[in-house]
Amino acid sequence: MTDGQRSPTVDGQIVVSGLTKQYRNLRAVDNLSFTVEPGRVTGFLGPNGAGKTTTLRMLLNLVTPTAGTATVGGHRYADLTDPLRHVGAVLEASSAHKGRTGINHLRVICAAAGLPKQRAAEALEMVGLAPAAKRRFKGYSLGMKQRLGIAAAMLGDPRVLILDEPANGLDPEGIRWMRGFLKSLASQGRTVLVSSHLLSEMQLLADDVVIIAAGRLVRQGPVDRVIGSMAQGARVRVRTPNAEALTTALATESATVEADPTGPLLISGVDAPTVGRVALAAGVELHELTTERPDLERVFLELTAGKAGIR
Ligand SMILES: Nc1ncnc2c1ncn2[C@@H]1O[C@H](COP(=O)(O)OP(=O)(O)OP(=O)(O)O)[C@@H](O)[C@H]1O
Repeated sequence: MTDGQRSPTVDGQIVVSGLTKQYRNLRAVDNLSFTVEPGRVTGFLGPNGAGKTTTLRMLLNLVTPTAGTATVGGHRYADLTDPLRHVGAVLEASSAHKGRTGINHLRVICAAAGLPKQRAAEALEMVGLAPAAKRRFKGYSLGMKQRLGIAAAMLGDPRVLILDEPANGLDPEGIRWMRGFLKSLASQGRTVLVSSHLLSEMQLLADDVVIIAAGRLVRQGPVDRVIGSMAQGARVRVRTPNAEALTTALATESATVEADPTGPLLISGVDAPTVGRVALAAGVELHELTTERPDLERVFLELTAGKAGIR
């Protein structure tokens, strides 16, 4: 852009700006702004009811925003002339005519969207469903239906892929496959935006995260930076039959001791060697002494605490 008025648009970049959706009594999405970059997997996270699906549906022009905009490569989805060639979406486990085979399901979509028929077989191959191409949809497992949904999204060879809870119903092997598949799409320069509740999986999969709660942005950025931004760093996890004596002994080290309801003590402000030394000096028996680094799950729970998703 040379007019100096509009910011430049990056091909495949998703820009959500001031996006708002008001239902009768509920602001499902509230002045939400974030960007999603090409060449990266971005995890879209939030508690139940945070507004993730509503946001994705507004991006795909399935829900009309009350205010704000959502664009892909600078264009609203509704303005894309050939949307399937730009944006692939998997919003829920694929539904298809029960008696139709996987390959025929995809051929029907190709025909409707003006895409070459051979894309159906290519997309099935891409998601590892080629052996089940001629089986009827009603015999597909949930994992196979998820893969078929992804195959459908890939028919137009889109630059941008948007997935809502794609790992739902997948077994561990399926989840691992999905991780490799989405990472390889991002490494080809595509934009991958994926919502999920599986935080440990997101830590393995995502380069960036966008965390929302009660319709609002809580944090966005590279996963490492979001985790590193937490005030509280590593904690020491201790199991001991003498919790009281250890807590008293640690008070002189200005450590903070919390009792985890599941049993161990969680100690912050000191490192594990210090806890070991203090315990030894106080004659306290230890059954476990571990350094616990912050992970995405802990950061997510701290950032969204008190912002209950169910509204
Ligand atoms: N059509 C609708 N009419 C009224 N309220 C709605 C409608 N669609 C969604 N909501 C409400 O908007 C809020 C956000 O829902 P949304 O499905 O976007 O959340 P989510 O983050 O995807 O949740 P989950 O993780 O549980 O799928 C919820 O409280 C939901 O009940």
